[in-house]
Amino acid sequence: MFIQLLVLMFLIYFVYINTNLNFKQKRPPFPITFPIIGNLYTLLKNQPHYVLFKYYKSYGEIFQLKYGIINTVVLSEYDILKEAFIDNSDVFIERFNKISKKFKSSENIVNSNGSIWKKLQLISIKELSPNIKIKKYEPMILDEANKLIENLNEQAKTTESFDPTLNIKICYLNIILSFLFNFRYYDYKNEKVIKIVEYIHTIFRMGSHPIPYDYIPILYSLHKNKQSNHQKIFEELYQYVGEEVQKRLEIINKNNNTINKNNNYHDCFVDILLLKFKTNELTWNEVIKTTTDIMIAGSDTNSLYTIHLIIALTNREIIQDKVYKEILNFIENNNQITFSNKKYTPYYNSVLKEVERRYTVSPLSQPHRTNKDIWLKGYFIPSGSQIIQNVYSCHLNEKDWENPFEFIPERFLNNSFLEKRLITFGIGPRNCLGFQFALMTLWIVNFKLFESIKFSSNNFIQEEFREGGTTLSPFQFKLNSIKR
Ligand code: HEM
Repeated sequence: MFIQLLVLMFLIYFVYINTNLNFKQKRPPFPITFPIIGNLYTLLKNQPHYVLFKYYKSYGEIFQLKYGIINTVVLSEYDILKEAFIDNSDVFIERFNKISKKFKSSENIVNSNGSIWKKLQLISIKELSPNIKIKKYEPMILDEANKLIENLNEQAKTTESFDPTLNIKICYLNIILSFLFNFRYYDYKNEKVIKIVEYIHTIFRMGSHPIPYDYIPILYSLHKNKQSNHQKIFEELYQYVGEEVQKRLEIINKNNNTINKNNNYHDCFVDILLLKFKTNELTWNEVIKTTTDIMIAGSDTNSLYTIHLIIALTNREIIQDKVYKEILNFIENNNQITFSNKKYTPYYNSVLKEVERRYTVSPLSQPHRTNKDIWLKGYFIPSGSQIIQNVYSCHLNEKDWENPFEFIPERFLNNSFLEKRLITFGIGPRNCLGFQFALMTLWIVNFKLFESIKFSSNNFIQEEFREGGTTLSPFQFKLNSIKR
């Protein structure tokens, strides 16, 4: 009798969650949903961005899912994303955190909300945003690009075809380390730097694949005593960053007399955080976790962008040659390699934009959550819903892009309307803090790369199927390179 009652209750609940009975609160369209697990059964079958692309094709720009018990709304086209994240940014600005991420959510920039996030964001944005401030890093970036080219040429000497991934990842990690601590690893074979690259790679791989206990509290309570691999890696990185921050603190203390009254003196980003720590504006944990966030967020993303660019142009020799000719022309006209001269490389710029679109490095961005009930396009979204920016579908839908799966850089030539529809770095006031730094770095490093090396391969390198996660990472591949 008890079991029959349970089955009946289950059936009633199943029907209830799969019908849209409350017309006053019309829900966005949704697929069949099961009690407790919600739609996790389909999300676990394939990489989430593919699953959400399929749902987008069936349900359109807005649909609703349940990640376990978490109400989730997926937005998949530019106009609706703009309506949410720009026109109603105060409701959509907060970060959604899975249960297992709570261990770091109150002291770091990526996961915090409210006044802590505002404080960390304001400090960071002042250093990462204005072009005039980040311009001073250009000589270091150029130097690191040359170092990468040296290492790739070395690699090419030892074997006929090779995978450039590790060298590229070290190059971009070095650029971020230089920004953060004013130091780099000149030896690309250094074990410590290789270990950090591996840790960061793992963090991004574990990123967006839904794990049931993250969305079903009862499963988490069974699991919570086990420290997750994710958490262990973060602890290692906090320790590494902590040691480097400590070294900077000693330098600052030694140079105390050179810090002027306005606390303006600094050599690198961490110095600024430490000066705020000394005046009690930041806690030690906020310093360490924010530094770690920027190290993680700013290195793997940039590397993957370059790796996708290299693969795309290795597969398309004609486009690679066209980019090279434009670069040669730029050099012959005695232009200085500085981001402010990008107006002289329109074709190369459009290739970079097409890489952003076609190979979307971060396919589902980072989830947000609503902090109030809201109506969007006639649908009701309750407060506390997880909101997913479906960047992958936004960049590959047929409404905005002709032949979206083709690589056509020309679509961006003199087309600022289309450029605005790229949301590679998220959208709205909580978008990527480092996007200007990223665009400058990518323009310089890739300029030097294609000026100095010609990439080729006997086979078409696989482009579409990539290792999933918060970022998409090409599987191991090999190419040939010739010094120009
Ligand atoms: C190709 C390179 C990059 C891509 C594709 C990328 C993408 C993103 C995306 C999609 C977000 C989430 C935005 C949102 O929640 O709406 C984000 C956040 C963030 N990114 Fe980037 N990013 C890149 C490079 C960088 C760099 C170079 C830095 C630092 C120097 C950086 C620092 C951050 C930080 C700190 C956040 C968290 C912002 C917050 O929660 O307030 N990123 N990035």
